[in-house]
Amino acid sequence: MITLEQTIAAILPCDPGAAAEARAHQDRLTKPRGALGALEEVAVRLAGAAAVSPPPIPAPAALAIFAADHGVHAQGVSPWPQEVTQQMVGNFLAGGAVANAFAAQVGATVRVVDVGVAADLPPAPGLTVSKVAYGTADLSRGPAMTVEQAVAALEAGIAVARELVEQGARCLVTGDMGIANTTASAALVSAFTGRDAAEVTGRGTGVDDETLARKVEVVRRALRVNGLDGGAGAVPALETLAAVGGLEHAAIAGFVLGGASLRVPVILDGVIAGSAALAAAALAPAAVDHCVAGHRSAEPGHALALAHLGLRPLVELELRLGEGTGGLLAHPLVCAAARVMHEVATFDSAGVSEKEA
Ligand SMILES: Cc1cc2ncn([C@H]3O[C@H](COP(=O)(O)O)[C@@H](O)[C@H]3O)c2cc1C
Ligand SMILES: O=C(O)c1cccnc1
Repeated sequence: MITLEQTIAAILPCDPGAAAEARAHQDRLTKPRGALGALEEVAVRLAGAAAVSPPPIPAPAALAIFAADHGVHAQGVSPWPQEVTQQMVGNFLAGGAVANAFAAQVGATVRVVDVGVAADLPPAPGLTVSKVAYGTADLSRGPAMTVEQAVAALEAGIAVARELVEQGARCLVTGDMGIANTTASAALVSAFTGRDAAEVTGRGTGVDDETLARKVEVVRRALRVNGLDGGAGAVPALETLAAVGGLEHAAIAGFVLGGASLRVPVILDGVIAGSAALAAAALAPAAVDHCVAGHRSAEPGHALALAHLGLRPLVELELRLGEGTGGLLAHPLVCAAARVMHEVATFDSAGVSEKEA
């Protein structure tokens, strides 16, 4: 097995030469300079990350949905019963969730990974069981995980990334399922960015005002109880992740690191992925060079996480579902950005006149 430490050591930052070559090539293509807007930056980013221009077309894509439960559910932060996590795992495996429909639309495979569901799941094709615990402890009363559990979940995510790439995936898409995980996400965003609980906490599955107020207090208490209210970066990344993250957050962070170590682009989904990516970036800053922000979800903490990471979301549809849905929708855009670099003619090759002044 490849360890967390080995994975981090293998992550290389963007290759500036390949990025510069990609940028210069963009400017020779038969279109006005900058006409493809944010997609031009995606192409340059892919080239830098892959250390080659033009960059490989990042297809096919593989979605991994990391599922886990949360002790903080006991604080009444989600209107949904905890069993929905395991029931939705069944739904993903039966092909009945939104993530399945979107994956089919973009030609992505779907892998479901149990890293911490609070029940034993029957074996099924498409399900990987890497259970670290039957859910986390309540993050508002102490650490959600031990550091050992966080490392085990990170390494489960790394292993899934490596396996999917070995099976032919050339793009990884993050997915999550875990009732109450927007609370853990908000706590991670607050801890890693130093933003106040009220700024980063959102309505998740759609909680009412009273529950939202309770959720903000739970996040604030979680930071205080775990000694994370001393400003961003005061506590090491692994301890921070263990204290207020979920098992799926740790696994997604590992999945990001695993993809980055193999120079395979990772499309991030919503706030769960964004908060997990903050942990990955704190462990290995160069990992961000291999990430694309698929979309911006309606959760307020998501935009703040992406700003902290310096990532621009491709799709903004006010999605607030998770599962990997927003990441999947961005996959054709990321492929289109790369395809332009292979297939579009240059002014020279097509005999098109260039701008006069
Ligand atoms: C039926 C259903 C399907 C979902 N698919 C993703 N989520 C999303 O909602 C949950 C987080 O929201 P909160 O923190 O408010 O509990 C996560 O499971 C996330 O994946 C779902 C939620 C439900 C209810
Ligand atoms: O941002 C997300 O991905 C999200 C938002 C609400 C609920 N579940 C996920």
